Amino acid sequence: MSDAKPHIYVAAGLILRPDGSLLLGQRPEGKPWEGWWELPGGKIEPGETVLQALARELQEELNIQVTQSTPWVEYTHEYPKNIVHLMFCRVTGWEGTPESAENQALAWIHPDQPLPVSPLLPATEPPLRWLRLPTRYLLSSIENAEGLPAFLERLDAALADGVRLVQFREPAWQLRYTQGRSEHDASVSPRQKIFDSYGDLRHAFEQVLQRCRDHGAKCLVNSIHPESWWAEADGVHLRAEDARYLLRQGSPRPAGMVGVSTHDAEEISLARKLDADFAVLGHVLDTPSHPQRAGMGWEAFAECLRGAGLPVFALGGQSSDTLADAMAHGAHGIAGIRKLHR
Ligand SMILES: Nc1nc2c([nH]c(=O)n2[C@H]2C[C@H](O)[C@@H](COP(=O)(O)OP(=O)(O)OP(=O)(O)O)O2)c(=O)[nH]1
Repeated sequence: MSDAKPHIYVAAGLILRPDGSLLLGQRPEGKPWEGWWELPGGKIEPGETVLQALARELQEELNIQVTQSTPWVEYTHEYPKNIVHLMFCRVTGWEGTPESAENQALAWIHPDQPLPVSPLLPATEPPLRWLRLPTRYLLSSIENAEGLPAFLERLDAALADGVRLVQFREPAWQLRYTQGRSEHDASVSPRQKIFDSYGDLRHAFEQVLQRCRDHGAKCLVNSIHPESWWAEADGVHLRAEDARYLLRQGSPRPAGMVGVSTHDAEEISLARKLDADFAVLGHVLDTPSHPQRAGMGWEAFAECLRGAGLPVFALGGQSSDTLADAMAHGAHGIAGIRKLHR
């Protein structure tokens, strides 16, 4: 990124109606990028917080008073003449009806449908894509064949409640399976056995995948499991060490959707370099699944998200009760093995 170019800091609002529609504005005559479509917002003035700048801009541009907004993703884009740091924020409450106060055209669009307006500013495309990502991410915790019926019941309840993103993640089971097989048959390499094996673990994976398919939910496979399974599902969820390994090898980004587990800002930057769809950061709160490790807390979580450049889920001690807290601290949503549904 060039050091000679000026840096500008911008607050941009994703003004969202309850039906999921989103407001775009067209840059008026006389401004740089005149005629291009963007999210309402503008430059942050000295002494202003991001949310203050956003509220002022939306008052000036649309004549609305923001009553509910949360920071979301900080994203940097290099243009030919400058480097823009966009602080995208979700705006879910306002008073008044948005109107064109600066002679700009306005359009309510649906992020999951083809755009009815163009062209869109280059840095405004990623947030429209991120909006399609569900805000609850359920991680499996089956442990063994006996645990499958109870987990499938929990999965059914979550899917019925609208959870649309699931990760198949059974590290202890995968390890036991690999070790068990290698003990009995020394003629085949343990690695080969992982990739060829079909047993209880495979059955559990198929059951989870089928249920996700039935509900139109996406299913990602943790990178501890065979690579051939990633492609059968909707993509992979990489452990941080696997993300680091892929980058070191110069490997191409895995196909399909890509999530990355992270524990700090440096690991979030790995996810961004890999062009992942999202990262998961934890542990935020104390959690029974990691009793020996204290949670980082919401302030440290928010700090790690500075300049993240992609949506980040909060992990650790999360439930439907913490979703609002998570979003207030910049999370895209929450991830966990416990109850993410009501
Ligand atoms: N508001 C907004 N700006 C965006 C988006 N995407 C994007 O690249 N930008 C860039 C374009 C501009 O270089 C910069 C915003 O600056 P601006 O000129 O609109 O700011 P402003 O409203 O304070 O305008 P000004 O009167 O100070 O010139 O951010 C977006 O979605 N919304």
